Parts: sequence; C-alpha cells; structure tokens
Amino acid sequence: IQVFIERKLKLPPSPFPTLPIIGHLYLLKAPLHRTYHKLSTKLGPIFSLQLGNRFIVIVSSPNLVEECFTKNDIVLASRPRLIIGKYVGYNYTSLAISPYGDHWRNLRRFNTVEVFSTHRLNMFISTRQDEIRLQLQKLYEKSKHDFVRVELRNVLSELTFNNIMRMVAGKRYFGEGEDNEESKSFRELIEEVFELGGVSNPGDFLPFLRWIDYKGFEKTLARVTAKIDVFLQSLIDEHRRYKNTSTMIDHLLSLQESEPEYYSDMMIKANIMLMLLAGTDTSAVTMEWAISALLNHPDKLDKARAEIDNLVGNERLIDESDISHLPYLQNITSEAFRLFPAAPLLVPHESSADCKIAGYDIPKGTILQVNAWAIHRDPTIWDDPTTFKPERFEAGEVAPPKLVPFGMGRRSCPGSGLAERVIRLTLASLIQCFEWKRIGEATVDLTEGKGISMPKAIPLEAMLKARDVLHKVLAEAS
Ligand code: HEM
Repeated sequence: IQVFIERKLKLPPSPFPTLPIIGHLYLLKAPLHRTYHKLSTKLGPIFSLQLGNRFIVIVSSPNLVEECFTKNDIVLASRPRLIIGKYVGYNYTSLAISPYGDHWRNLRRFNTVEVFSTHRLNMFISTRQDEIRLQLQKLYEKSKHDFVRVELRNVLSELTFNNIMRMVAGKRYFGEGEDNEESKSFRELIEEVFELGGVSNPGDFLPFLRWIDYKGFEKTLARVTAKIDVFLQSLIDEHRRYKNTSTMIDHLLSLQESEPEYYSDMMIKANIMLMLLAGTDTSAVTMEWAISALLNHPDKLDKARAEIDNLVGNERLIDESDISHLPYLQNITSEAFRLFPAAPLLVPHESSADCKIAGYDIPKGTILQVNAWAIHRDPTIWDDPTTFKPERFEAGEVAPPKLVPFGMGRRSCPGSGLAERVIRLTLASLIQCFEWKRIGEATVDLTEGKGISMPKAIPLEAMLKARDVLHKVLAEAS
C-alpha cells in the first residue's frame, strides 16, 4: 500500500485498521462471501483489502461486474499464482489456473470444441441418462414398498463423478462391481483436495509462512496430488494400450502423436484433474441445495411434478429432450443457482496491467474477487431475495451481470452447458420418480459448511418412496 500511496493512486476504500505485516488478514473469517458481504455494506460495492503482501479488490454489484468483464475483460483475465495451483494445476498449466495468454487460449479452444461443444455434449446424452437410471434403480430397490430415509449427498456425487469419468476416460468409478479399493481411495483423494482448496491459505499472503510451511499445508497438498497423479498416469497408460476413440483422453493422446511436446502426459493429467475438480462437486452441491429448498417448499415441488407428469405421463422416464418444455423446472434451477452459487466468489482473477474500475486505480497484480453470492441476494436487484421463489424467473430469463453463477467474460465457466443439462435432468428424474418428504416436521437446515464449492453444512437426508412410473419402467425392464 505504501508504494501505491507514493504513486498517489486512488484506491478503492478499505477497512480500518491495516495492521503491520498481516494487513487485513485478521478480518478473514469463513465463509468468506459472508465476511465480504458485511464489509461491502459498510464500504460499498467495491472495496480493497491488503492481505499480507497481496492487494485484493472485491466487487459486489452487477454494474461493476459488467465493467470488469466487458471493458476490462482482457486485463482482468489472468489468475493469481496461489500455492494450490502449483499442485492441483500442474505448475499453473491447467485451464482454470493458467495465466492469460497463448497456452490458456489453446486449452480453452481445445476444451470448447472437444469437450463442451453441443456436438460433444449430445454424444454423451445416453451416458448421462444411463448414470441417472442406475441411481434411480438403486433408490428404487430401497423405496419400492414404502418411504425410506436416504442420504442424498453420496447419490449425487457418485452420479456427477461417474458422468465426468465416462466422458474423460470411458469408465465408471463407482457402482456395482467397481466399488473396489482403488476407486474408493481415488475418490477420497479428490475429496481431500476439495477440503484443502476450501481453506484460504495464509502462506499465499505471507511468504515467510510458506518458507516454514505453516500447518504443513504444502506438504499435505504435495502428498495428496502425487497420489492422484499416479491414478491419472495409469488411466493414460491404459488408454495408450486400448484405444477407444471418443473419450477426452483419447482425443488428447491422438494430438500427442503429432505434437508430443505440447500435448504431454502432464498436460493431459492436468486436464483430467481439472474436469474432476471443476465438474463434479459443483453440480452435486447445487442439486443438493435445490432438493433441500424444494423439501422446504412442498407446494413448489408439487408444481414441478405436475408440470413433468403433464408432459411425460407415467409410462416412461423423462429424458433430455423433454427439458426445454419444462419452464418451471428451469426456473427452479435458476433459483438454485441464484441462492446457492457453487462458486460464491467465482474463481480469483488477477490484473495483468494497471486499470480502472468505478474510477478507482487498480494496480497491476491486484487479485480481483467477485461476490456473486452477495449480488444474488441484493434487495435492490431481487424482491424478497432470501426466499426460494422460482416464480421470479417467469417474467423472463435473467442473465449476467445480475445472475453470475458461472461468471462472465472470457474466463467464465465453459462447463455451464454440461452442468445445466446434468442438473436439470437429474432433478427432473428425481421429482418424476419419487414422492418426497422431510425427515420430520423441522425444515431442512440451510446452513453453509466449509469447502470450496459452498456445500451444505449438514448432508441432506430425506424420505422418499418410488412412484408408479418407476414400478412400470423398472419392472418391465427386469
Ligand atoms: C453448478 C456447476 C458449476 C458452477 C456453478 C461453475 C462455476 C464456475 C465459475 C464461477 C468459474 C470461474 C469464472 C471466473 O473465473 O470468473 C468456473 C470456471 C471453470 N469451470 Fe465451472 N462451474 C460449474 C460446472 C462446471 C463443469 C461441469 C465443468 C467441466 C466439466 C466446469 C469447468 C470449468 C473450467 C474448466 C473453468 C475454468 C475456465 C477458465 O479459467 O478459463 N465447470 N466455473
């Protein structure tokens, strides 16, 4: 800050006091989006913090989000080098973590065409439907006679994890016959990374803590990611031996043949790791929140079910092509994205040159965070903002910068289309196939827990019972 004062910069307001060495680190309490929200009610929609040796700016209004990701989009398209990126991002080379530049552009292009294009997503429709059906079958076995108590978190994370694994590697990792030790420990390692990612690591802001490896953070991260690396390498080796043409690994391996240096094994592993980290929990957590909110509003659950029954009837399971004819279901997912954004502060950006936001000077190297969670609950934008009300979207689609669960601009989430497909079809299937009740009279607790993707503090449990459609479809099939 001293340097900025000497340069006579006009910086965004910041809280008092700034302590020597640690700056405002003393203010950071989890969950961060709530802490930032409180600060923004005092300091305004743009404010700054000095966290150790890093200067951070937090914005929390649609106008400022727009200014950041239109006028300043390129300058703000880089990422800070946080310690976790060294390990999880294979030395800052993976798409989500790499700095803005040619390498990022290449990766983004590859993923847009080979993973996230409509053509590629359509190729995996039957995989998604198959994974959902497998989970429905399991739940059916438990609930075909009467209401049973079920924990949903595992069901949903198994579903999203298998979906991504099948796109990436053409194989499931969980399920009958595959619940072996190898897959279990792989999943546990991925969960460990999520937990590590959820803590803001003081070593990122106070370099001397990094030298002494404060709380062994870096050592743990290195140990866990080294183990994951072994799994990922074995997946690649397997694909080298048995060629299949449609998975992401096969595509990257064929590119490796012509450009071995660029499409190295490390680059491929970084891409797989990213898909698993960015694409599984985010969707699972969103669905868990959505079902929780519906259980607390049974009238809305009934309304969604009536819409589905009307369109699909009870002779067949809903499929992806039905979703566009279900506006209320789509409104439910929009409302879940609004109230429970799985990345409440998006992913941190970094300015690669000096720029201005709201007339303030933003020096090169500033970390920018967007408080999407606060924007989504701002009473000047939304009526009755803390209430779950899918009807609010009946007036028409709401887009960025007001609704930004996937961010905005060139660094926004490339997986949003996939996430929407998985979330909508899974929710629709669960609503179509089961009667739902809360465990008791009390409403489902909606407290946020710790972790990178804003999980529920208490995993969701609910009572469910199979409906007619499942008896018909599954009994016929067996
Ligand atoms: C509910 C589900 C999801 C949410 C809420 C979500 C949200 C986000 C957000 C907020 C960002 C950062 C935007 C920014 O930097 O401003 C992001 C980036 C990213 N997401 Fe997602 N995401 C979801 C699902 C997925 C899925 C399913 C995938 C892939 C399988 C995915 C892959 C990525 C990647 C690769 C990036 C990095 C993009 C870059 O840095 O260029 N996401 N996501």
